[in-house]
Amino acid sequence: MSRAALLDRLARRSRRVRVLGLTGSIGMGKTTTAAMARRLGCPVHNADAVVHALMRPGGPAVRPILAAFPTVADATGGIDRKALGRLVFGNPSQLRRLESIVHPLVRAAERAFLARQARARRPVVVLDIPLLFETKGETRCDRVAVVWAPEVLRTLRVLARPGMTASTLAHVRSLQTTEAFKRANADALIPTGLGHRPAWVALRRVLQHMRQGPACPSRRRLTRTVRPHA
Ligand SMILES: CC(C)(COP(=O)(O)OP(=O)(O)OC[C@H]1O[C@@H](n2cnc3c(N)ncnc32)[C@H](O)[C@@H]1O)[C@@H](O)C(=O)NCCC(=O)NCCS
Ligand SMILES: Nc1ncnc2c1ncn2[C@@H]1O[C@H](COP(=O)(O)OP(=O)(O)OP(=O)(O)O)[C@@H](O)[C@H]1O
Repeated sequence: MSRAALLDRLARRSRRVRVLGLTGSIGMGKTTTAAMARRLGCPVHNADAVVHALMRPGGPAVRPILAAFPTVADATGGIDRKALGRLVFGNPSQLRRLESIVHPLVRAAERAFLARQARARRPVVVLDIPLLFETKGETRCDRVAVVWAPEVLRTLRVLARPGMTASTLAHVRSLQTTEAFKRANADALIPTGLGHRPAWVALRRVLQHMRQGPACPSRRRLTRTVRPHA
């Protein structure tokens, strides 16, 4: 285990904040499920929202991104995300370059969030991270919930978005871990293809078990990949 991972785990253990990682591929229902977690009283840290804020005018990522990608300034002094996407999606080395700027800032925001929630003595919080497995973020979580819907439904959802094409979707999918990997490494699956109620029930169940603590009787049923509990 790396030093940073060890520090994360020790910090969580001492503060007793339990962390549910929420992830899933594009269009599977992370945002909708994260909104449910908030309604269930659970603070949510949204990594995507942090990335957006970092790139707004005056945001801490603007200057380093413009130094690396000088053509992606927008008219207001922020970052033109679509232009940046055109440069990095399809160009692995440029994408790595962007990630090396953005991901450390996202991690710093996440640490600040966890520290705030620990001070507020929150029992359970959610980290909504689209690329949780891709960035090995599961090591910072006590449990991981994966949102999932049948492929055909997900494709229909995503292709209904303005500007989205089948080839863009195929490319984004090729950058992300497979559904099989995500599902095999999930502690819980949140179905989003059956309407809101089943997703709500599954999420509430996970959060209830986490609030009950490490000795909760259903832990084995919940957990397919056994992880140490903080
Ligand atoms: C390149 C950017 C500006 C394009 O923004 P845009 O609004 O056009 O697209 P959006 O962010 O909605 O991404 C589209 C899809 O690509 C996926 N995606 C985004 N970044 C990555 C990545 N580094 N690796 C794999 N998939 C990615 C998203 O999860 C989403 O499903 C943006 O995706 C970005 O800043 N990416 C790098 C930061 C990052 O890794 N973010 C992921 C969450 S922390
Ligand atoms: N439980 C659910 N029941 C019915 N529809 C759902 C459910 N969850 C999500 N959806 C629908 O699926 C679509 C995609 O959901 P959402 O935006 O939450 O996905 P996402 O994983 O956050 O997408 P992205 O990866 O692009 O950010 C939306 O139209 C949403 O209304």
